[in-house]
Parts: sequence; C-alpha cells; structure tokens
Amino acid sequence: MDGKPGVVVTGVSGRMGQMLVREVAGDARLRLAGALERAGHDWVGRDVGAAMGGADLGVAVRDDPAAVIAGADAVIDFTAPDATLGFAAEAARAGAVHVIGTTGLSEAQIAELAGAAETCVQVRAGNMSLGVNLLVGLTRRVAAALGEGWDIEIVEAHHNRKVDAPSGTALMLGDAAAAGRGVTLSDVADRGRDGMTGARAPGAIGFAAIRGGDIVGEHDVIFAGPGERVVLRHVATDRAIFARGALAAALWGQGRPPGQYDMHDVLGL
Ligand SMILES: NC(=O)C1=CN([C@@H]2O[C@H](COP(=O)(O)OP(=O)(O)OC[C@H]3O[C@@H](n4cnc5c(N)ncnc54)[C@H](O)[C@@H]3O)[C@@H](O)[C@H]2O)C=CC1
Ligand SMILES: O=C(O)C1=N[C@H](C(=O)O)C[C@H](O)C1
Repeated sequence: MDGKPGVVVTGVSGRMGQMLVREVAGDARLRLAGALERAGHDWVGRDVGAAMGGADLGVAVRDDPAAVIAGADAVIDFTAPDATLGFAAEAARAGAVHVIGTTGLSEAQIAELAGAAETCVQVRAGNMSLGVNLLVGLTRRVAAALGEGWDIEIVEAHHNRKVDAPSGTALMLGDAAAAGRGVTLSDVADRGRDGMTGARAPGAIGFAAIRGGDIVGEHDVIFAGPGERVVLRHVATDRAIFARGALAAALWGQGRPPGQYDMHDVLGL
C-alpha cells in the first residue's frame, strides 16, 4: 500500500497481543494490516484501538485468519500452540514472515512447523529480548567452561496466568547449557521433583518454575560447584522488550529466503 510491510498481529486481546498492536501502530517502518482473535471473542468486529481502550486504529479485529493473512507481509504471533500451527499454514500460503513467540509447543508441533517454513520465513524464539538472547550465548560458554562437577539448575518465575512450564526461555537456556556440555537436553533434563526423588543425577540439568502475581519473566541459570556458585540472571520488567524483538524479526525477515530462523540470526549474535 505505502511500501511499508503490512503486519498482522494475532491474539490481539492478550497481554502480548495488545503490546504488539501498540508497538506496530507506533512504528513508522511498519503498517498494522490486520488484527486476529479467536472466533467467539467479544473483540471480534470492533476496531482494535478502541477495543484496547484507546483511539481507533482503523483496523477491525477479525477471526478469519486465511483472509486476513492472505495479503500480509508479516504475521506476529504470540498465542497458543494449536493456533500457531494454523497461522503457520496461512503464513506459508501467503509467503509472509511468521514471527512466532508462542511457547509450550510439543516436539511434534515444533516438527510440524518445519513444513510451513518451506515457503516462508519463520522466526521462532521462546524469548525475543536482546538480553535473554545474549544470556543464551553466555550460558553455553559457561557450561562449556565448567565441568560436570558443576550442577546446572534453571529457575524461572512468571505471572499467575502463564499456562506452560518450564518457560520457553528456560528451555532455550537449558538447550544452550546442554549444547555447551555436548549433550542433548532431553537426555539430561530433570523437569519436576516431588517426594523421595533420590539424589541429584550427575549431569542433570534441573528446572524449577515459580508462578505468582504479575511477574513479567525472570530467569536464573545456576552453576553450583564445590564451594562456589555462578548465577547468570535476566529480569524482564516490561513486555515491550519482547515486542520490540518481534518487530525487528518481522523487518529482518523481509526478502530473506524461506526457512527457519531464530533471534540469534535476527540480532546477528
Ligand atoms: N517469545 C517471547 O518473547 C514471549 C513469548 N510469550 C508467549 O506468548 C504466548 C502468549 O502470551 P500472553 O500474551 O501472555 O497470553 P494471553 O493469554 O494474554 O494471550 C493469548 C491470546 O491469544 C489468543 N488466541 C488463542 N487462540 C487463538 C486463535 N486461534 N486465534 C486468535 N487468537 C487466539 C487468546 O484469545 C489471547 O488473547 C505464550 O505462549 C507466552 O509464553 C510471551 C511473552 C514473550
Ligand atoms: O508467558 C510469558 O509471559 C512469557 N513467556 C515466555 C517464556 O515462556 O519464556 C517469555 C517471557 O519469559 C514471558
């Protein structure tokens, strides 16, 4: 229309959806081209700006992804696993950049996404912030430098509405720690302890999840060695950090060859 990439935001009434609508609408490099919510949601049919309690943005909330995504240049999607698989198929049909922030996907669902990425750019990350993506690199390096005598535990804390655990970020950090040690996370992950668990398995990477209040997102990677500990920490205090990463990914993906990418590609880390 005006040369700016047109962006569809999915799940617009959600915590991230609203943040993304605000960021896209306020970004001179992008155009808000569509707003999606699930069928039956009471925002469907309303102007998205007004539904968010602000001024009209001239974009109605709709529940027909195929039609809305058909003409889009990018789809920014922070929703739920099943919904994301559907949006992936539509983004693939449209050749639109699909930025996926949704977490909690199963291994099978992640494998399914690969098919869609044959015809479009797909950028997926459990955390789109610069700080966490830097922490991923640091975690890998520290894990590689410290031997198995150092136990690795990942502790994450989020708000009381979060539905998946461990968080996508915790799993990214776990993958990085495992890669640093030259092992596969699924072989060493310890994702829940309760009762007579026995002693910690040597080489395990443990996860613990705290849920409460309005915590935006906090992650510690603890390396516990004999007589000392190294703790790498990221604290998110504003969801805008995730939205800005997603916008950067939507722009970065324009004109790139189809395939699967992550925020390390986008940020050049
Ligand atoms: N990768 C990252 O940097 C980040 C990822 N997230 C992830 O994003 C996801 C969403 O988080 P929140 O916004 O806090 O959740 P939320 O529950 O506030 O929002 C999800 C929204 O998706 C909508 N939705 C569900 N199914 C849909 C469908 N079929 N079509 C259209 N809309 C649909 C819901 O109605 C809701 O409005 C979660 O998986 C979360 O872990 C959250 C923050 C940062
Ligand atoms: O659900 C959230 O809120 C968040 N989800 C992501 C995750 O699962 O790691 C990213 C961030 O921590 C916020």
